[in-house]
Amino acid sequence: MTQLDYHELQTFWDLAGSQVKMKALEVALSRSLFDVLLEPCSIEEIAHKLAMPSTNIKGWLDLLWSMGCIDKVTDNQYVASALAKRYMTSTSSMDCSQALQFRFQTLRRFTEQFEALLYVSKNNTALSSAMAPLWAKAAKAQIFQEQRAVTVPALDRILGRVLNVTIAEETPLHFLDLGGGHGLVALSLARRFPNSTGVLFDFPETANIAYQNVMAEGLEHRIDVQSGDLNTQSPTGRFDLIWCSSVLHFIEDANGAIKRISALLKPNGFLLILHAEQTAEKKQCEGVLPFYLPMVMKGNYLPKQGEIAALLDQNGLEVIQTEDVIDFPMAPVRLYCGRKTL
Ligand SMILES: C[S@@+](CC[C@H](N)C(=O)[O-])C[C@H]1O[C@@H](n2cnc3c(N)ncnc32)[C@H](O)[C@@H]1O
Repeated sequence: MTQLDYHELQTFWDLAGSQVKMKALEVALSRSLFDVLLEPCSIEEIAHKLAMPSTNIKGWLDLLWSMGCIDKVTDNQYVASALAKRYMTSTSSMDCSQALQFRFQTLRRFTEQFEALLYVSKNNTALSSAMAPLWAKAAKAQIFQEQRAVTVPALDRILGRVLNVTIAEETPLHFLDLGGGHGLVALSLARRFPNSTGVLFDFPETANIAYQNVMAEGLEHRIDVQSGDLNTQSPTGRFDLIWCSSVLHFIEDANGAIKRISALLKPNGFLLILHAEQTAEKKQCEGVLPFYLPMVMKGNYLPKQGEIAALLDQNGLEVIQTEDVIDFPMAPVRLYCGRKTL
């Protein structure tokens, strides 16, 4: 039998179908289905545990099975897949349930505003200081989960294998985690470099949360948590390594911020900037725009290809490496590593 090619409209039919998949997963997460399915359960047991009639459960479970979230033990018995056990159960140290639900909700809210935003003639970034309390809430939930499950493993991979420059573990670094959120990146840097000290800088509300996390790990003597608005204030100190991931989107003058951050580097110090950017490549736009367009339409900053490299260069940094990082929260980012040459 000849295998027919997919119809060229299939991509767009799939888009319509993905709404149903999203809802099926969202309900599963909000009802903690994967916690229930840590052990194999029959349809009747699932219905009982979730206090639902068993009528339509099988279809829901089969859809989640087709999406890789559930395995079938028998035709009537299901268990969470290894992937769901890792990322979607409350007892897992990689749990991203809240982070995923947050992504679903925020992108849905954006789709409701999409058309209206096309008619706004000039987009003004919402005053970023007004966002501060929301960031603090995010730092406790989705930033925490994504830093733990995705960003910190990516940081380890970048420092261990991706970066062309090896920084010896015993180096007495002074590092800066700019817009550090929950604080797991700063904590991870402190552990990786046992002789290091560091600064985490964020809005006061978020810095408070990061400080509690640093205290809980007993590292307050090594990590100084500083607070302020990066639009007008800079961290205090001179640094060997600065980590700046997914922060510049929210800064009113990203160029000015890069200038101020670059000035904080010691000679030969490294600035690692990791942000989604918009390139001229169709595939790359497909990966980035669905997630970053909402911010762009509201006036936030999405660097264009090469823009960050040019800014590093203008500020006395030699761009020693650029790299696509595809294992970052939500969408691929581009890593720029600059070294201060002055
Ligand atoms: C998307 S989160 C990224 C967190 C962290 N860098 C990471 O990659 O996991 C953005 C962070 O930047 C912080 N931020 C945004 N605007 C800021 C500003 N004007 N001043 C200080 N921090 C800011 C937020 O509070 C939040 O913690």
